[in-house]
Amino acid sequence: MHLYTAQEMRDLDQYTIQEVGIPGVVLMENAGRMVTEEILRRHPHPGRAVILTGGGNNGGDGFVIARLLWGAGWDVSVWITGTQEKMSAETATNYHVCRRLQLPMEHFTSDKGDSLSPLLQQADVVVDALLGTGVKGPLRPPYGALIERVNRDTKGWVLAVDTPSGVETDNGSIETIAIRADVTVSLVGPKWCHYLRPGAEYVGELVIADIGIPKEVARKMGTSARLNGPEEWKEFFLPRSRWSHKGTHGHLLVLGGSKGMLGAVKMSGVAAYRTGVGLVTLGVPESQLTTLGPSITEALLWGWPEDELGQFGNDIPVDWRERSNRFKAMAIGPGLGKVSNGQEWIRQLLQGDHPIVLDADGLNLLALDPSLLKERSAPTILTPHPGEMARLLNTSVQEVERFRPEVAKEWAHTYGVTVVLKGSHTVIATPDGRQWVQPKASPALAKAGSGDVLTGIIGALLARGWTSATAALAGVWLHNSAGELAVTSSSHSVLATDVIQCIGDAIQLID
Ligand SMILES: NC(=O)C1=CN([C@@H]2O[C@H](COP(=O)(O)OP(=O)(O)OC[C@H]3O[C@@H](n4cnc5c(N)ncnc54)[C@H](O)[C@@H]3O)[C@@H](O)[C@H]2O)[C@@H](O)CC1
Ligand SMILES: [K+]
Repeated sequence: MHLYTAQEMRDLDQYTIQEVGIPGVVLMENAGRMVTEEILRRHPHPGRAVILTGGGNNGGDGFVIARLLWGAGWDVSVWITGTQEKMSAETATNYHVCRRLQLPMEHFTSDKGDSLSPLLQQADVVVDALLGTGVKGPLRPPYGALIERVNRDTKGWVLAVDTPSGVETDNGSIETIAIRADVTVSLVGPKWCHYLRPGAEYVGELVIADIGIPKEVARKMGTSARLNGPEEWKEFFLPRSRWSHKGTHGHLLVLGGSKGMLGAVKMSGVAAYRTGVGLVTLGVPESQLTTLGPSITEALLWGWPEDELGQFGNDIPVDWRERSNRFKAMAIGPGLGKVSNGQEWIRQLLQGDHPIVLDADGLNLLALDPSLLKERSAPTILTPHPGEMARLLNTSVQEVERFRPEVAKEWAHTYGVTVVLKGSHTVIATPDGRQWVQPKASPALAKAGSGDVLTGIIGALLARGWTSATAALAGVWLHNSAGELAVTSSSHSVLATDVIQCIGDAIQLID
């Protein structure tokens, strides 16, 4: 599914009106009707609605909603912000219709706040049709005062048309204040701000409304970003052939599991098996083999050179070259810990042509010299959380969080890698400039071990021969779905190992 910026939305809108010939007033009618249907679905009996309209086309949608609710027997009260002279032709048309029908309408000014408050308190629904994708810069008066009152006095629920007013469409920032919506009905498709904080926290439940722009037209116009879902990659998830054998499904080497962190490498390995890989080898510091061995049945184990502290390092195994071609892909990082002579260690591993997924301490080693990535031609996926991304960029977590899409895109492009920037919502960026957002974010995944599971899933898909883009996308989706399925009682109680158990059920959900 397409994910829109304000400009992409405007371009599609203009193209549909000017080139396809569907009049703007028809699109506005459709938008208003879809939002009204959503209100009536939630509140089928006539109730009380306060409709707040701004001076742009978002406000125009509000006039349509007012008329339709009024027609359905609702008690409506329309509060107008913005002047009639500046209304677009479509908005003015709908404003005049409301006038002729003698709907109760008032112009909101700060001194009228006290007359609005009782209406907000009595309303079953408050419709925010103040500002949509056309908002620019800090809110001008009286929007701030109005929004403050809505957030304070509303007792029923608030529905935002397209975006909660006060939220910047492209980056989710809020300069002053924003409407706290219970439901946001986004027209045509989702917008970036629905997934970027702080704006995303004001969206409530997100509903997408089709306003009659032909799908072919939307596809032709396209967007630079999309939402992650099975339709992006499911064609690669082929049924397991009865003629296949373990070698058909790839061999993954997972490097990690230093002293005290063996659980991490084990979880990655089991998650990889659950994702369908044929064979997993766990490479751990030599002294850890005796501890790890009895606790995992299916994986092959390989003891790696270690220093006097029992950490990886100093060198990679002498028979690395000869053994490395058995593996189809590598996952480096789960429970890796510190690596002595780490920069040289990671350099040698990155030099090869294995597809690699790097996580956790693997990323911290990479942070010593990220330019190593530029010499690689094989697929590479980085799965940093914001803290690891900040370390790679030598910046703060706050900066990373503020510019999530930009950071992921820039890194993917500069270093020719696929970046999976974790967090709500995970952003995936590929070297060719494409981006995806993971629309669902299971809170059950916010727990130790969760990243190791994701690394294992992605590693498995790389070992099965998937491209880095498809492996990252499918991996993130399967991980989240397994996280959701793992919640049998409370999302507080889910363990990373529960998530692993649910990978098979998540695969079953791919339609
Ligand atoms: N994209 C589409 O295909 C369609 C879009 N429609 C609606 O049109 C909206 C976009 O319409 P517009 O482009 O007219 O934009 P908006 O209605 O979102 O905002 C423009 C209005 O807000 C004012 N404004 C902008 N920044 C402000 C600020 N910081 N403080 C105070 N006032 C500010 C402008 O002066 C103008 O009056 C969408 O969000 C959607 O609701 C629908 O009518 C149907 C079709
Ligand atoms: K709005």
